[in-house]
Amino acid sequence: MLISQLKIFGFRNIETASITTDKRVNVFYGKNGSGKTSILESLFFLSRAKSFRTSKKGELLKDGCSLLAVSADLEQQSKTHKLGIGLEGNGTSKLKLDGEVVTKLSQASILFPTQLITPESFDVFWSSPKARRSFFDFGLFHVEHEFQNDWIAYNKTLKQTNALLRRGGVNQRELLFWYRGLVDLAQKIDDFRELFLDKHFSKAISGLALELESNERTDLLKNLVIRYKKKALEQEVSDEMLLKQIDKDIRYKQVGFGPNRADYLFLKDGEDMSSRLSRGQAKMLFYLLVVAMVNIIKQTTKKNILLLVDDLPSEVDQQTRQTMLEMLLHSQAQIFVTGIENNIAREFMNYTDSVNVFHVEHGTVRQESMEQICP
Ligand SMILES: Nc1ncnc2c1ncn2[C@@H]1O[C@H](COP(=O)(O)OP(=O)(O)OP(=O)(O)O)[C@@H](O)[C@H]1O
Repeated sequence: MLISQLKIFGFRNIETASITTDKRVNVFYGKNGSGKTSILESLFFLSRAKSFRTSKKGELLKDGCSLLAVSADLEQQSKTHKLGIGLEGNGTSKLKLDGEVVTKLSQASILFPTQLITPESFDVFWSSPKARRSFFDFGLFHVEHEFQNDWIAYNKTLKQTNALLRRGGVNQRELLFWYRGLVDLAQKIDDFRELFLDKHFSKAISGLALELESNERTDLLKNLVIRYKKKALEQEVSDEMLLKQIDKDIRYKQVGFGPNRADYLFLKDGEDMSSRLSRGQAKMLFYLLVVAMVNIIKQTTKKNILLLVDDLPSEVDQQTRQTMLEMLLHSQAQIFVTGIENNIAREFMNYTDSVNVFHVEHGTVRQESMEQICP
């Protein structure tokens, strides 16, 4: 689905905004602190019912407001759907689709998958494995429907098992029951993740490497192998082995294996390339991985993806920035991008006329015409 209208009320420093969006590129420019990221954050909140900046939803409410609302018109095959999310001061969120309350907040993300690139995203190669797992799980969530159910079940079982281990004094037989379920679900998650790399991601990056004009930036993809490094027990696990693991986990008061401890390695010619990447190369490589991910989701689900790009990197060389822009457009996603200056709009206009430009000032969003941008 494509967003054609966006309305924001009481979100961060935005009192009210109502904008008509373009199906390809939407540029929000303005000074630091003007409210650009808040616009992307409001879209992310509509899609995922959470923020990418805070776990405290209350911080999203504009100072002095007890309610916020974000709504959008979503276009799909000449039909318009209205999706909206509200948040009250007591922390309750309510999602509505065409006027009907949707009980599962994750439903919005299924309607319009949202991929995010922020200045922090590039740390994915060096930060904790959690960031790498989240990146790939996002694809799995959209591509393999069963994954979500197994993921929820696994986390529920893990939480209960960890609670038992922390409480202590639990009978080993009782723990054995929980561990059997846990091992089973952990294996399913690991299988899904390995399959996703094998069936989708590896193909997408080698396909992208062939499609793109070869240069030192896009060559980052050449011979790149992404490996899933699981932290699993053996395939055929006996009760005896489980009891040994339980013994160990009782001492550490937590489950010591499973997909929440797994990692992904980025290998080039058999070597881990993360430690060799410059900041600029990491940014470029991340853009390439995002495009591969967007392509996979689009091809397998036929859905349009919303790409939120906070602060298109300025501290990269001209060639790299140009390749990044081309990458974003190559993804065929609907793009929402922020920057300080309006030259970013002109850069996109070199490639497409399908660009809407908005000036953001003290929380006020105003659309600008082509003539204002390119007099
Ligand atoms: N709950 C809130 N109520 C009112 N204002 C807020 C709230 N939370 C944050 N702000 C303010 O909103 C403003 C906009 O922040 P935002 O991060 O969206 O700006 P930005 O344009 O992306 O800035 P930068 O270019 O520096 O990243 C900031 O001045 C911030 O202090």
